[in-house]
Amino acid sequence: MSDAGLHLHGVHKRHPNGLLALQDVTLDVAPGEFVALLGPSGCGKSTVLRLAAGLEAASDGRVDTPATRADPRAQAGAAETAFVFQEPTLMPWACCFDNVWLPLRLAGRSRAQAEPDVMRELRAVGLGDFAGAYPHELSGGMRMRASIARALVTRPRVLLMDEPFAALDEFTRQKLNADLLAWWAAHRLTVLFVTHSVYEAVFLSQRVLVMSGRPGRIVAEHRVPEPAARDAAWRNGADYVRACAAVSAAVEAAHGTQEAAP
Ligand SMILES: Nc1ncnc2c1ncn2[C@@H]1O[C@H](COP(=O)(O)OP(=O)(O)OP(=O)(O)O)[C@@H](O)[C@H]1O
Repeated sequence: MSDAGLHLHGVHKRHPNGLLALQDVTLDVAPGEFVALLGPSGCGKSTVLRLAAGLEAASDGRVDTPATRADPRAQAGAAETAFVFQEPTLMPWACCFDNVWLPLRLAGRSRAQAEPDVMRELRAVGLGDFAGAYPHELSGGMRMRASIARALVTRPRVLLMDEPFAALDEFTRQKLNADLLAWWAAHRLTVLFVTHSVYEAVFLSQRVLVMSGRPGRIVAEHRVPEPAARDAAWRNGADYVRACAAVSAAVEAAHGTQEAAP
């Protein structure tokens, strides 16, 4: 099986209007690694995800990911790479089941053929009893869960997440953070997670990459000490506090600003 890692080397991205979004970005995410990408609005974080997903091409440099490679599994119809956006982007006219079925339907699987996989994923995100519910009948956190189920239903090896929990309240966000870590551990996914939050980045990831303002560059990297478990005890422990302080200092050095305390 090919490498499920993400590799960008010397990547520049200039938009057709002349705007230089990324300058000389080099990053590697190892297969199964969880990396957070942190930076101010407009620095090019989403652009990095779009390049990794093969949705856009680099102007210069090399992008080597499962989505940009001719991969035997991709050719066989399995989606290697899943993308989760800040907005759940569900079809409002379709129930939860049909929303999660969509990627399998596009791959040619009937409702009956897809049912075991769709229900497995709905149950995994805690929506087993809501298969027939429509998006307007769900809370914001439940809509995000449905969106994550849709991303995971093809059993991708790479998960690209663009501030997926930014619009949620703090309680829902913490619950989904914990669930995401459980899904990551269960599926050994390679995750690149974009966030504005130092605290979320440190809680979730093994490594935090800090980007400069536009044109975006990677200006700092912080390896997070591996806790026994990423739980409430970790969130309140000295290692977590120290790691947040170190990453905040890197952000401040890069941008001259510091995030407010959680
Ligand atoms: N198609 C495009 N044409 C021109 N400029 C673009 C295009 N897409 C993005 N940009 C610009 O490129 C820069 C990087 O955009 P990007 O969306 O990657 O930033 P971001 O760090 O994800 O921002 P945010 O945190 O606000 O979502 C921004 O200045 C944006 O305005």
